[in-house]
Amino acid sequence: MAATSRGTSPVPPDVRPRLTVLSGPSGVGKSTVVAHMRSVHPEVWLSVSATTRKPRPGERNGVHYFFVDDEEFDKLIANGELLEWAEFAGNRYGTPRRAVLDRLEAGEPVLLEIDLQGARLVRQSMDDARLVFLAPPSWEELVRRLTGRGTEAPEVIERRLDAAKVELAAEAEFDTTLVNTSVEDVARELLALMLQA
Ligand SMILES: Nc1nc2c(ncn2[C@@H]2O[C@H](COP(=O)(O)OP(=O)(O)O)[C@@H](O)[C@H]2O)c(=O)[nH]1
Ligand SMILES: Nc1ncnc2c1ncn2[C@@H]1O[C@H](COP(=O)(O)OP(=O)(O)O)[C@@H](O)[C@H]1O
Repeated sequence: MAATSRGTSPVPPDVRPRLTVLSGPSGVGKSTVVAHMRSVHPEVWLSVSATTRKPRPGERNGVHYFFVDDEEFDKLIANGELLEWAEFAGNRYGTPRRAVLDRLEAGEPVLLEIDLQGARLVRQSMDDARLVFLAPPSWEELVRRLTGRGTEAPEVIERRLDAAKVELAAEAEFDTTLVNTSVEDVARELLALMLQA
């Protein structure tokens, strides 16, 4: 088969990687959808990001995130260990590069759950990444979910809702939108997209 150009992608041209990016406003249900998909299909690989955010109750280091301090995050950037990173609502988040590239080189589907800025960066460097936007059924429902989760202080919720307005306005930049009405339905649709050639 003829090799195709992948622009600046670090992936060798003879590999057909399938990278799916899931983005959407805070509180829309990204983590819930991904957790459900993985409970049904534990073989699906999800990148674990590094973050300077403090763990929420129940979050485990190396499972939900690699929780690092500012100095460690600076080092990850300086050493080129992040595929992309962004600041979101006062904390930094980044995707460890090596693990993602290893999976892609092995031809396995890879899922990143990252913010809009990260999705844009991935689009620039990996031209066949599939960008999926998770949308709330309504603005009121988004506010209800984010507030109802009960994990953020009111001022943090305000910051996240401000960011949500920007994220919702960028929906058209994505390849596909899934509306998170039913977690089970969305998880099924997301997996189907990930497995599409
Ligand atoms: N760019 C980027 N964004 C990330 C990464 N990991 C998580 N995020 C995003 O950072 C935002 C905040 O994440 P988090 O604090 O866990 O809150 P939650 O997603 O609302 O539960 C969300 O939009 C995540 O998708 C990453 O590695 N890179
Ligand atoms: N389809 C849904 N219907 C009702 N509530 C939902 C749905 N999906 C997620 N939630 C709830 O919304 C809140 C935010 O979900 P979460 O997965 O933490 O969002 P995100 O990861 O996008 O910030 C949680 O309390 C979760 O239980």
